[in-house]
Amino acid sequence: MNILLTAILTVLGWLAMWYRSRRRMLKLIEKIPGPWALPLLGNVIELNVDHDELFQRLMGMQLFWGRNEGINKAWLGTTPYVFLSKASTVEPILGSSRHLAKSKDYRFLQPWLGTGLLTSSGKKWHSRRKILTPTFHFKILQDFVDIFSEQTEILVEKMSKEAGKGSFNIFPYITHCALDIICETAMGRRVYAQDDSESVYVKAVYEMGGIVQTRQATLWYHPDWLFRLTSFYKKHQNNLKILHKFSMKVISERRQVIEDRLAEIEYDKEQCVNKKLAFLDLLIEASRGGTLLSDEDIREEVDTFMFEGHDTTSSAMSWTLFLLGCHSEIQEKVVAELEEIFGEGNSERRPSMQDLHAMKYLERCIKEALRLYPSVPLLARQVSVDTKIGKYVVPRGTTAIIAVPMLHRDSKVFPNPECFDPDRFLPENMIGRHPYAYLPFSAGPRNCIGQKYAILEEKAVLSGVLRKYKIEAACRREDIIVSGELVTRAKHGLVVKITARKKI
Ligand code: HEM
Repeated sequence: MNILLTAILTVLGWLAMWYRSRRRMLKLIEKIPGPWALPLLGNVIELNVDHDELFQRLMGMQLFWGRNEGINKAWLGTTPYVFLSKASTVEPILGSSRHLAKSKDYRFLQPWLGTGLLTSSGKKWHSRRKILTPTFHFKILQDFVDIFSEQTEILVEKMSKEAGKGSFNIFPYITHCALDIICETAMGRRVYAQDDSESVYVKAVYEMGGIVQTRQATLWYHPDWLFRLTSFYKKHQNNLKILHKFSMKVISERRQVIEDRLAEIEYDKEQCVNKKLAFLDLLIEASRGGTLLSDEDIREEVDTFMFEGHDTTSSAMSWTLFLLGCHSEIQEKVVAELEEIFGEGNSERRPSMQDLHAMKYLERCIKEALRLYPSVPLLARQVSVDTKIGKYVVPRGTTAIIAVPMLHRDSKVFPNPECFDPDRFLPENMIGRHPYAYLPFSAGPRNCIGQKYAILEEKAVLSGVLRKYKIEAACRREDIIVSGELVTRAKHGLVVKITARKKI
C-alpha cells in the first residue's frame, strides 16, 4: 500500500512540475510574434505541404511576423519553433557555447550517420572535432587539388554534348562531379558517378537524402513505430544496408593496407587511388591500435563527409554558375581574371593551389551566390537554457531555427538584397559588418569544418567550366521556385545553355 501511495505521489509530483514548467514555457513563447495555433496540432495544417511550398510558407511567416524584430514562432504539434533572421537575434544562439546541441530534427539522419560530427553533441562531439580538425589542414587540402581537377576534366568532357545545343539542367552534372570528388577525397575510392549515375551506391546516397527530407517534413513519419508502417521504411532500410556495407568494406580494405604498410602499393588499380591520402586514411592513422576510433566510429565520420560534403557543394556550384549565366558582364570579369592567371593559350594547365588562391573575384561571386542561395537554408539548435533574444526570453527546450536566406536578405546589411553584386565582399565593403550577418557555413564552435575545402573545390570546378564554356541562363531568376530541402534546390532545376569559348 505504501509503495502504491509513494508511486502515485511521485507521478503526481512529476506531473505538477511538468505542468508548471510547461505553463511557464507557454507564457514566454506566447509573447513572441507568430500565427495563431491549434491546440495539440499547432500550425501543422498550414505547414503540412510539399518541400518547396513549406519553405515558401516559412519564409512568408518570417516576412509577416518576424521582419521587424528578426524573431517569430510557429508550432509543430506541441513543439515550439522560434525562427531567427537578424544578426542580433542569431548571435545569442550561435555565439554561445551553451547551445551546441543540434535540435531533435537531426535524429532522422542518425540511422545513416550515427552520431558523427554533424549529429553528435557533448563530449563525443568535442573529442571528434578535435581529432578531425587536423584532417582539414592546408597541406592535406593541397593533395586534393589534383583530384578536383581530374574530376572537373571529366565534367567538362561530359558537358561537351550540350555545347551549342538547347538548354539543360546543370544540377545533375555538377552533383555527380561533386559526388565523385567527395568519394575520392573522403574514402580514396572512385564510384564513377559521372560515368554511371545508376550505380547502386550513388542511387542509395540520393534516395537516402530524399527519405530523410520527407521524414523531417511529415509529422506522422516522426515516431519510429509509425514510420516502420510506411512504404518508405523498406526503401530506407535497403539503402542503409547498401551505404553501410560499402563504407565498412572500404574501411576494412584501407585499414588492411595501412596496417601492412603497403600504402604505396597499388593493390587495385581499377578501384583505388593509393598515392594520395584520403580523409579515411588519416582517421585510420589517428586510430592505430584501435583505442581512439573503432571501425564503426570511422564509418560514422566517413558517411558524414559523404552526406555533408557533396550536396552542399553541388548546390553552391550550380547556383553560382546559374547566377553567372544571368549576369554576362560579371561572368566576363571572372573570365578576365582566369585569363590573367592562366595566360591566353595555355588551355590545358591544371590550377595549382596558388592559382586557386589568386581567384579573388571568383571567390566573391561564390560568396555572393551563397548569400542569395545558401546551401544549408535552415540551421536548428536545441535551446538549452532560457535565452534573452531582443526583448523576448526564449525558454529552454525550444527549437531555434536560423533562417539563413532571410538573414542574408536584411536590407540594412545588404542594401538592395536581391541584386547579385559580388563586390559586397570587397574587403572595404565588409568593414563594420556584423559577424553574424552572413552565415553560409554557420558560425561559432559548430561551424562547417569543411569550408576551406568547399571553397577550393568550388574554385577548381567553376574555373574549369568557365575556361571552356560561356554560360547563359535559360530561364529568369524570378521564375525559379526555390525548394528549401536539406540543401537549397530549384524545384524545376537550373536550366542553362552553354557554348564553347576560346580556350583559356
Ligand atoms: C559550399 C559547401 C558547404 C556549405 C555551404 C556547408 C555548410 C555547413 C553548415 C551551415 C554547417 C552547420 C550545420 C548545422 O549547424 O546544422 C556545416 C557543418 C558541417 N560541415 Fe559543411 N558545408 C559545406 C561543405 C562541406 C564539406 C565539403 C564538408 C566535408 C568534406 C563539410 C563537412 C561538415 C561537417 C562535418 C559539419 C559538422 C560540423 C560540426 O558540427 O562540428 N561541409 N556545413
